[in-house]
Amino acid sequence: MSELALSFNKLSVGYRQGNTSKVLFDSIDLTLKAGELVCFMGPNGIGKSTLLKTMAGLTAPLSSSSTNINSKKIAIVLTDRVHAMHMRVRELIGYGRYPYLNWHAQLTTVDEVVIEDALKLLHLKSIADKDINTLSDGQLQMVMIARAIVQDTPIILLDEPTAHLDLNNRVEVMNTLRKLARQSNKAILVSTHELDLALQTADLLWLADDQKLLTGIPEDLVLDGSLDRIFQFKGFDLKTGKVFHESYRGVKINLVGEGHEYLWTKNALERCGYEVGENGELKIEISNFKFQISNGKRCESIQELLEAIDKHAKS
Ligand SMILES: Nc1ncnc2c1ncn2[C@@H]1O[C@H](COP(=O)(O)OP(=O)(O)OP(=O)(O)O)[C@@H](O)[C@H]1O
Repeated sequence: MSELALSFNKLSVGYRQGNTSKVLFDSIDLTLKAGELVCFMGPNGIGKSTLLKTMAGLTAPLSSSSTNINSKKIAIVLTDRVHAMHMRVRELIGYGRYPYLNWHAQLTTVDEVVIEDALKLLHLKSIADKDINTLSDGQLQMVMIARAIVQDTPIILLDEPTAHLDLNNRVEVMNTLRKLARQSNKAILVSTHELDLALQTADLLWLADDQKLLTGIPEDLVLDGSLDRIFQFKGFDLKTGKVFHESYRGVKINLVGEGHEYLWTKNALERCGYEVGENGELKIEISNFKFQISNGKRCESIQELLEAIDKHAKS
């Protein structure tokens, strides 16, 4: 059983506006456990950032009956862009060591090693001496994550850390956070809109659901319909993880093959409006990336295959 890193009881989150309150989460109980990566999902404007800030002690809760919060144990990475004059990447990351500095406020060898490790972990060594004002949004995002890592707190909260990153870096960041949670026994909470990444990396999902919080492991929340209900997916089939395609061509294709070739050919056919299934009027046999159509035509690529079927469908 993982140890509890953070807990709140009957926590209400939102903003006070004069005599009234805008309630985003109403009397929720929540816990974060050491060693777990939790992805926090919910539609825009539901209150994810506000809950993260409340957990970190940056925003006051509307009310809370109990908590074991200690903001010194929490590192938080927000989405706001940092502006600072003439600061290098290594220096900005070094600020994460601030709580550990000696009374001269100088970095020790231990601090330097921790900073070096974070630079390596997030592949930032090549830009370590760059001015942070010259970084791309994605690079800065990675630097801010590194700064949170060097704080070496048992809890890390990150607000949309993959927002500006390319596909490789998105996967890299989520995998790194997952490893960090496991290997360093940290509790890591990530708010994200990236369903595919969350489904594949999170130990637990938190779903914002009408001022409440629904939690569960990703697979259960897919199969019990919670994700569909909350996000009201249009044009996306969560159970297969694919975009819905309308088979508008009125042609059914019997596709025979296996492995990646089969999957990507099926993808192309469905994307282009063909139905793929048994008893199709046209048969396509795939072998070694060659495509034999039952009308006698042989194709060398999927593009060529699509053109040939298009011609057939129109004839
Ligand atoms: N300082 C504030 N005072 C009053 N209302 C605010 C304040 N900051 C944010 N809000 C409102 O609170 C709601 C929740 O905002 P929040 O940024 O927490 O949502 P979110 O789920 O993180 O959204 P997104 O996914 O778009 O980032 C929004 O309606 C927002 O306009």
